[in-house]
Amino acid sequence: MSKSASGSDSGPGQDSSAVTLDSLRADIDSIDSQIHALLNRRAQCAQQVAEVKTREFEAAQSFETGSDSSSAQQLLFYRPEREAQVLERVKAANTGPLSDDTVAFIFREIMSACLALEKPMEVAYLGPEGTFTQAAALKHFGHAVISVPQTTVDQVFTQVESGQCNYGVVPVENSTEGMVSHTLDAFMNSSLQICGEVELRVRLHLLVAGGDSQDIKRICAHQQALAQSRLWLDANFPNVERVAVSSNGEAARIAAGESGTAAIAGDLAAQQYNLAKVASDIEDRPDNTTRFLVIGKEGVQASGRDKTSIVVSANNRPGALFNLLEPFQRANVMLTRIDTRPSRTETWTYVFFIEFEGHRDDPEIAAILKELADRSVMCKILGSYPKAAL
Ligand SMILES: O=C(O)C(=O)C[C@]1(C(=O)O)C=C[C@@H](O)C=C1
Repeated sequence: MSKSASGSDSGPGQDSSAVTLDSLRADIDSIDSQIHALLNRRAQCAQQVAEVKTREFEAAQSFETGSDSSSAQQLLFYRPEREAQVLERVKAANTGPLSDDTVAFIFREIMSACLALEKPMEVAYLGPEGTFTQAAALKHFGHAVISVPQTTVDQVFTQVESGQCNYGVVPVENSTEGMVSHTLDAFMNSSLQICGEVELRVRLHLLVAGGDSQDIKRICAHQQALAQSRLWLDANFPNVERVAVSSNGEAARIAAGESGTAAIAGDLAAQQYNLAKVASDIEDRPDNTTRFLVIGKEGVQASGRDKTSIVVSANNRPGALFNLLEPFQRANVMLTRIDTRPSRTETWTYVFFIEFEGHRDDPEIAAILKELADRSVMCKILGSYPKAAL
């Protein structure tokens, strides 16, 4: 058997009755030194990557003399397609005992720290602090990002459009409650692109600042959280007043300042406002998941495991929807969602939000998109982006 990292014979994989706590800790110290040195080597590589990107960007700019600067390309440090590939690669290469998800989370944070050395990213999210949208932003970008709360979905869009923030994160769909229609509507009037998606298992808890469950006189939560835990509330607090507020984070903030008021919110809000859990995981459906979209100004290159979202409207004729979907069926492209919204331009006309597997630059997807443009009244590509890797 080979020697352990410290050079002693008492490393991982040895007969545990023969090793001592001291020798194992010596191994861990030695391994930590190696990890530490490698992390800093990786960080130096990322700094060099930033220099190369800047050099290449400046060379391209000087080549395009006379181009309109407002339409010019941005210098992009954040590369979602590369991050998705790194996360997929470490998961595929993982041999344990750490789980695939655990190694992916660790590498998520490593890349987050490396990206912050290249350029600190500011990410707008639907606040206040402690919302699931903030949790989604941190899950996607890691904790080295600067997360900036906004009061509405529209404000998240505006912050990114104006360049105040580099990216934004907005909720788009919940497995229990369906689409977040406001977010879909915001896309209709925006030139922003979808750069990524985040899925978050939403665990809801009943939280209080102090006291016990007997003292609870009212329960505050976002209306979606109230709906997602309705059966549990009916069974456990049937006579307690339920108050819908603007977000779970806001509910937690109120509960932190009022005795007798409880909040329904997640772990991040509980930590942020120092609340105690009266009951954990009170959501009625154990698979309660919310999907969020990452929005930015620039498109994302293909990662090899991508999705595309479009919004399309057809003539109000029999077979119009079939006509739009037929090219997907012919090319055997998997649809992952289809949703209908009123068009808002004419009564009883509709637009369809369609999501499917593949990237707009893939030849077969490009051919479908061209066909859709010919068959529809309007076809807007909201973005091609890597499938959620975490
Ligand atoms: O490969 C790059 O383009 C990098 O900037 C390096 C790196 C990384 O740490 O791996 C960091 C940020 C990018 O979003 C993608 C990857």
